[in-house]
Amino acid sequence: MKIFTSAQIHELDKYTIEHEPIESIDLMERAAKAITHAITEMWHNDTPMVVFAGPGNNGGDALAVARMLAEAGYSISVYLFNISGHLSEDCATNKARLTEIKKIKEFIEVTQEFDPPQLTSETLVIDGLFGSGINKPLAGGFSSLVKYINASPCKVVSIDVPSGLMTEDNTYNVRANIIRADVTLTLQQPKLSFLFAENQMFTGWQKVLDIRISSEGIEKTDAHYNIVEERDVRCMLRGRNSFAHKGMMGNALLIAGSYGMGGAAILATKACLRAGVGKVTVHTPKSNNIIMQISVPEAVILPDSEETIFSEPTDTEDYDALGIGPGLGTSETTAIALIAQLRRTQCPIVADADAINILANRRAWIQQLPKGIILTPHPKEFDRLDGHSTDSGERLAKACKMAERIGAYIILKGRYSALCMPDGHVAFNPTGNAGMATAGSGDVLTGIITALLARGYKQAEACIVGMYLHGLAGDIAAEELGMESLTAGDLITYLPKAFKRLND
Ligand SMILES: NC(=O)C1=CN([C@@H]2O[C@H](COP(=O)(O)OP(=O)(O)OC[C@H]3O[C@@H](n4cnc5c(N)ncnc54)[C@H](O)[C@@H]3O)[C@@H](O)[C@H]2O)[C@H](O)CC1
Ligand SMILES: [K+]
Repeated sequence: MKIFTSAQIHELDKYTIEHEPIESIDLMERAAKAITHAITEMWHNDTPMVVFAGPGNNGGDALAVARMLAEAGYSISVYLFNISGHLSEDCATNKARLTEIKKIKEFIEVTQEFDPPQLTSETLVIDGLFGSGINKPLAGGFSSLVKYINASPCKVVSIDVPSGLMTEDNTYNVRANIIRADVTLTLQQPKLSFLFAENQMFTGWQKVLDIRISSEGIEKTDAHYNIVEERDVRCMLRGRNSFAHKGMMGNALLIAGSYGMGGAAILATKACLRAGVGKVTVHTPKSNNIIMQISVPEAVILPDSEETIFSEPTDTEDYDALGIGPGLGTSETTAIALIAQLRRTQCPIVADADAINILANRRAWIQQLPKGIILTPHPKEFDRLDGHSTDSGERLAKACKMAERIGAYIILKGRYSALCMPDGHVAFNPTGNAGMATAGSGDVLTGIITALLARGYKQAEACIVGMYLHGLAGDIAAEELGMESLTAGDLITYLPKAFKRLND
């Protein structure tokens, strides 16, 4: 699913109005119907409702919703904020339509002084102050109103966007002046900022309402941001030839584990095997040899000459992909071996965990990374790599720049892991759940992506399919086991079911 910017959404509105064709006011009516329907499904008509409408089209939506709810028998009080004395055309039309009906409990147009209504725990506030047209943080009277609503015990449903939240970049926003909604009913597509962890407290539960924006317009418009859909992944999946032998299914090399971190190597190796690779070899310190042989008998072990750390690069000529980093440690010797390994490796690489931490300590090496390398940092690892970011939006922008600059594929791991590609595009992964916030989850992802690379998936495909499968395995595991007790090992156990669900 494409995620458009506010400017693109505005253009797509115009395209729809011109080509469907449909009048702008009727498109608003269509949106309002969808919003009203969603509200009536969630709240019974004995719920007192207070609608706060702004001067733009978000306010226009709110006024139309107020009319529809009043007609459906709800008790509705409406406050329209018209401080500057100017309403958008469709907002003004909806004001006129609303004031024509008698069923509204009260309608107050605020032009100067505002006496706020009492908001009890029974009240539902419908927030239609500002939507995708906001261009600066809320201030003055609007910020007081937002604080008043946030401090009250009422429930809040936001139309399209919690008022005050920017649809893309909130780095310089004032967080105290953003509505904290319980539910956000957003039009056509989630907004970029909804995918960032720190904004969940503003959006609450999110529901996307289809308002039938021109599909032709959507197709024609290039989006930098996409949410991966199951059908995309199904198209990318490669089957297994009935004459396949292990030599055809990819030969993967994992360099992982240091003394005391053998578990990371085991998890990555098992995940690699479960992701369908033909053969996997694990280069690991001597101390892990027996542990590995016993835990993963299917793998070939290539012991390092050192007892406890990775100290010497391996020839990669025979391998189709390299996964490096899980539990590797960050000693000086390992760091030198890592960079030597990365320089001499010809096959596709995924570098994770300590491989990233080593690069973070030696940032000059980042420029020398082989083109096409996949890096899979979680937010803290990325901050170590590229400096502290104030929020997820800033971090994403930096990751995109780095991906373009060094020609890498960077997966910023999180609820919606974001794959930043060298061409500037970003793919967000929708699968996964909070149960996966557990040690070893990342090692499993590295193993899966390494397997897919070895099997011949191109970098972007390996990342997209890998992220999706990893999250789906977590979702199926959570369906059966619940989230609380989920471990990284469960992700490996449920990987076959994830594959099966996608292949069925
Ligand atoms: N395709 C769709 O998604 C549709 C969305 N609809 C709704 O339209 C709004 C966007 O409407 P727009 O008029 O462009 O913007 P807003 O209502 O969000 O606000 C614009 C209004 O506010 C002023 N303004 C901006 N920032 C501030 C600020 N910090 N303080 C005070 N005032 C501010 C600005 O100057 C304008 O006057 C979208 O969210 C949906 O709700 C359509 O109804 C259907 C299609
Ligand atoms: K809003």
